[in-house]
Amino acid sequence: MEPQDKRQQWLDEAAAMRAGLAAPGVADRAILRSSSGMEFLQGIGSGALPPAPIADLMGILPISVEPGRTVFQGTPALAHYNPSGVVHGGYAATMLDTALGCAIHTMLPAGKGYTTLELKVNYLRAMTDKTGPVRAEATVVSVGGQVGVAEARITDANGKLYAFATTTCLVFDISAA
Ligand SMILES: CC(C)(COP(=O)(O)OP(=O)(O)OC[C@H]1O[C@@H](n2cnc3c(N)ncnc32)[C@H](O)[C@@H]1OP(=O)(O)O)[C@@H](O)C(=O)NCCC(=O)NCCSC(=O)Cc1ccccc1
Repeated sequence: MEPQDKRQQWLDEAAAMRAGLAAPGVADRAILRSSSGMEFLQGIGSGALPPAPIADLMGILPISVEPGRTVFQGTPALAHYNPSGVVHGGYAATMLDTALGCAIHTMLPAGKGYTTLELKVNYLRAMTDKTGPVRAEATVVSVGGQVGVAEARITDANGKLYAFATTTCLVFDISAA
């Protein structure tokens, strides 16, 4: 497939996903607690549960969620720039933290939650408003009873690598209150 065709395919897939999402919000804690990670994330993808407000703010969409692997997409824009004239490092960090955390969530049963303890990002190439759509693809390395580790890459439709990251997440029981 030609690079411009793949870029259009990515944009079309994101538009189709966006059309099926609910309004941004935060699901009830009881739903979070009673759902496995896969059930919860599939609920967001199907429009049954709200996508996170931060994803809406940054223009980041879930593209694919499967056990141990997630893909999120965004299109860097002028709104994401730092004063130096390229996309702020927080944009990639947010995409990576999202994809990595959700990848770990896919491996968790109902009643278990997670939170990021550590995020290491290597910024390998600057993003601009000419970059076009980029995807953060995360895969789980290990999830135990207390700790989850995952790695992720951000690439564009040409396969160009922009950032590489690893995370360590804490896994814990979600309390009822
Ligand atoms: C340039 C370098 C740091 C080093 O690259 P190298 O190890 O030498 O590797 P390589 O030679 O393979 O080149 C790779 C690509 O880089 C390009 N390139 C090379 N030299 C230059 C140059 N002098 N200037 C411009 N571009 C240069 C080169 O053409 C190639 O691109 P291409 O293949 O043609 O498409 C690269 O890793 C990078 O840009 N990382 C992203 C950093 C980033 O975006 N951080 C986040 C934003 S910071 C933030 O927000 C914090 C903040 C907050 C608030 C306020 C202010 C700030």
